[in-house]
Amino acid sequence: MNPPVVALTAGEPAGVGPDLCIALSQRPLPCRMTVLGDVQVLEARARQLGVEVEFLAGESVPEHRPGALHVRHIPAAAAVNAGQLDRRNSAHVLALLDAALAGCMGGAYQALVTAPVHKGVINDAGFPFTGHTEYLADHSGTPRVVMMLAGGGLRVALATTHLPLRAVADAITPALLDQVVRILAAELARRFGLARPRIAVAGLNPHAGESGHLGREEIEIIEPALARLRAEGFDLVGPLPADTLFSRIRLDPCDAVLAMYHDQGLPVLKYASFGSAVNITLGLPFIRTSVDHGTALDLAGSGRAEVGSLVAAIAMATEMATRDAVAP
Ligand SMILES: NC(=O)C1=CN([C@@H]2O[C@H](COP(=O)(O)OP(=O)(O)OC[C@H]3O[C@@H](n4cnc5c(N)ncnc54)[C@H](O)[C@@H]3O)[C@@H](O)[C@H]2O)C=CC1
Ligand SMILES: NCC(=O)COP(=O)(O)O
Repeated sequence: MNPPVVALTAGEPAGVGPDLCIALSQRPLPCRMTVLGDVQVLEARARQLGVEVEFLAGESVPEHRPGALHVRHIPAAAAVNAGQLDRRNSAHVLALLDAALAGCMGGAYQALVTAPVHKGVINDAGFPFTGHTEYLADHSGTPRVVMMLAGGGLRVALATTHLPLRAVADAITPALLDQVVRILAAELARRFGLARPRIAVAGLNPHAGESGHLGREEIEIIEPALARLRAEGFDLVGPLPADTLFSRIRLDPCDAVLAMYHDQGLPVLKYASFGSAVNITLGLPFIRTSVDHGTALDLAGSGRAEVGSLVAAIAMATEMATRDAVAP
């Protein structure tokens, strides 16, 4: 069986995405890989880093070999300087995602791995954009997906993703929790071999609301939603106070944590595993993984960007695609 083809979007061209693509070109990979990006930007970054790369093009993606990089050229709009954002290149960043998404939906690619984008500059350019997660869901016609990061022995999924904190409480509804838990449990079974995963669910408020004295969302929304799901057989623990949930005694018996919002769950996971964790979008009609870090503009072109998280993201995407090929 041929190794699966993974599409890697190079992300924000002024960030570390191109550096990481160059670093990958020097390693063996478990998949065939094509980088969606501007080949001139990649050539320039390779020169800046002092790395020799043979750039390959063409419709079919060959076996990967260290020293070479297959690139699907999608031109940037403006000259790229490492570390300096230019909003004129935001349409290019989105074009990389559009091309990758079309390739995944059409079957040319068996998985998508994304290098980081800069959400702020995309918005500055006039494109509403909160994250890959939401963009890929919208553009593939998927009404609900779940962001989950895995690393350091933890799996942390989020009920809400890129929302201002002020909007989070209103977004936590019984319907949302119902959909998120179903996707999370189904994907843990399908992609991680956990037939009936035990999920620890965090409360929203300090001390999970302290019996209603510190907020009523646990009593009025989260508990009833979990009770209905438990009656169907889902193995759910909580809602638990988020501070004590992230302790070994609570985590060890569980397969995953469901946090209510981005900064409730991700700081813990990143503290445990920054640099080697993987971000997975659950519930898309194709496989998508990503790095655990952002554009690191301070490191672009310096040779100091670590490639560990991207290597882990590619390994996980390849493993998932290989499993899908055997048992779709
Ligand atoms: N998957 C994605 O597209 C993500 C994009 N971002 C975006 O990245 C931008 C910058 O975000 P920040 O919060 O500053 O996070 P960041 O991850 O870019 O930087 C935080 C710190 O980690 C370091 N760092 C990041 N990646 C590294 C690597 N590969 N090797 C060594 N050190 C590394 C940086 O130098 C910096 O000191 C934001 O616009 C944000 O939206 C953030 C997270 C994920
Ligand atoms: N902190 C993780 C993150 O923001 C990743 O977002 P996305 O671009 O993968 O949706």
